[in-house]
Amino acid sequence: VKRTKQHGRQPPSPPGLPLIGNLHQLGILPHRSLWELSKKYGPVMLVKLGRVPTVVVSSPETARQVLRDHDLDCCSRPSVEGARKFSYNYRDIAFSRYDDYWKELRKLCVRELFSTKQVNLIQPIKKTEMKKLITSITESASEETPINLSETFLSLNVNVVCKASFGVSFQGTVLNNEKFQGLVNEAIEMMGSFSASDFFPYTGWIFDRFTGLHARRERSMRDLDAFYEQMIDLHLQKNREDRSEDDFVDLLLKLEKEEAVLGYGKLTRNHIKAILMNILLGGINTSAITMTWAMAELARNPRVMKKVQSEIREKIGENKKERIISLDETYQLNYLKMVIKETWRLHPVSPLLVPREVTSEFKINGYTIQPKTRLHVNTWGIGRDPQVWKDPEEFVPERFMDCDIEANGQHFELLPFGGGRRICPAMYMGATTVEFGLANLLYQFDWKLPEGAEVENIDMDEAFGLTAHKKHDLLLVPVKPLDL
Ligand code: HEM
Repeated sequence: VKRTKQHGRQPPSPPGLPLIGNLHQLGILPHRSLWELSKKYGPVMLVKLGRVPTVVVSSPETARQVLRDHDLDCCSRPSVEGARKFSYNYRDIAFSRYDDYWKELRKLCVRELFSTKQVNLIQPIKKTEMKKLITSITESASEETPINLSETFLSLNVNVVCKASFGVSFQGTVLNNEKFQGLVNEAIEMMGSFSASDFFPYTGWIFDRFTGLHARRERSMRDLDAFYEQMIDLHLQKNREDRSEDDFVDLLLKLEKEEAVLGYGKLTRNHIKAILMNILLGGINTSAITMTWAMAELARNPRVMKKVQSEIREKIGENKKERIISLDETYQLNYLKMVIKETWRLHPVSPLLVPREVTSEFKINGYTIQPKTRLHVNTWGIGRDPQVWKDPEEFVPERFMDCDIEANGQHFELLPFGGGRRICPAMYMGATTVEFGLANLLYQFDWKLPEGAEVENIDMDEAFGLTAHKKHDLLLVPVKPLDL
């Protein structure tokens, strides 16, 4: 262990190479490589990513020290090239530094968009979209054709988020569904991709141009920007007949017009677009990814699939043609909630959480953490640690039966929404979207594998970006049960 008078005791580090440090050890799925390294170097590990010192914590105890005990010392965000572009220069919530602007903006969004009251207000929209989806799946069921569930969940959430937050119907904008899905996936990959510019501040941009990353980012950003512009134009048009009440975009535009001050300055059009970017990318994909992983695990574990469906059908009762389970009814679905927690344990949407930046020195397990250090919590590793979980690779929702672990940031064994001041502000919105969506689709349909596919062969490959989604689309065949 290195010790210098000035810096105290530094966390253990795997040996690195000159200049690139440990960058070559990250691989294509950094959360997995870092988890392997932490088995050797411990739950507080210092890696050098190019020139950037990065601490990775990988146990519930060290995550508690970061997210609870020293939250205030490390709840800022680093400047990250991918995020800079997509956040209109860090003007959003997710990548903004820890400052008054972030505090005020987050408060505004929680009040106007993420609160329980607001979430309950959008239930009718969710119900309508779910009804449409069930009708379309019923058609596929009668023809026994497989459905691409990854796409289905994404477009369900796109429709809900666009209507609920932006007050517009997604159809009829510059983007069609197919293009949109590609765009969202691309943007998320770009935001998360470890970019050379981040690790080699003066020369990295050369690599990024060479690898094409720069051009991909520019393209993706241009398309999203056009989408926001169009949406804002729609809101600015007078005499719109399709809406009676102001929505969140109207509220932001009103604040812009009034030259409202948030933290350090006036709210501008770029601030608005950055906020919309968070809602769009944060709001749609996260829940869709969780739902896709849950269905993939259920398809792989027929025992659990059967049990969760029995619970839903017994508790909700008879299915009168296309009856939608409401959010109020999902509170009684305890086993479903365990299935979702188990999905988050094995497939956290953001396996390394969003990177934090240390602003004042503190200690974890006696090791000194310096200001400007980048910090990751490896929630993926924590979820698979045999010291925390029995048979960690097995999908067993019952493990949550007699334990009080909740996914609310208070229990450091399970952190799908992160924790501390930066915890996902839309936790309730995200969790209810997942519960509502899965409850209804499992109630209405049985799901079987496409012809020729075997349970043992369902692939569970991950693709890494800022989020870890299922790499290959999930295809399942819906079956309308006879007794429903
Ligand atoms: C199942 C659904 C969701 C999951 C699993 C999830 C997960 C997360 C995670 C892990 C973080 C980072 C926390 C940290 O750094 O400690 C986060 C932050 C964030 N999420 Fe979510 N999220 C979900 C739904 C949503 C939704 C629906 C929205 C918006 C409509 C949203 C907006 C945000 C924003 C704005 C942040 C940044 C917070 C900050 O830095 O202050 N999320 N989310």
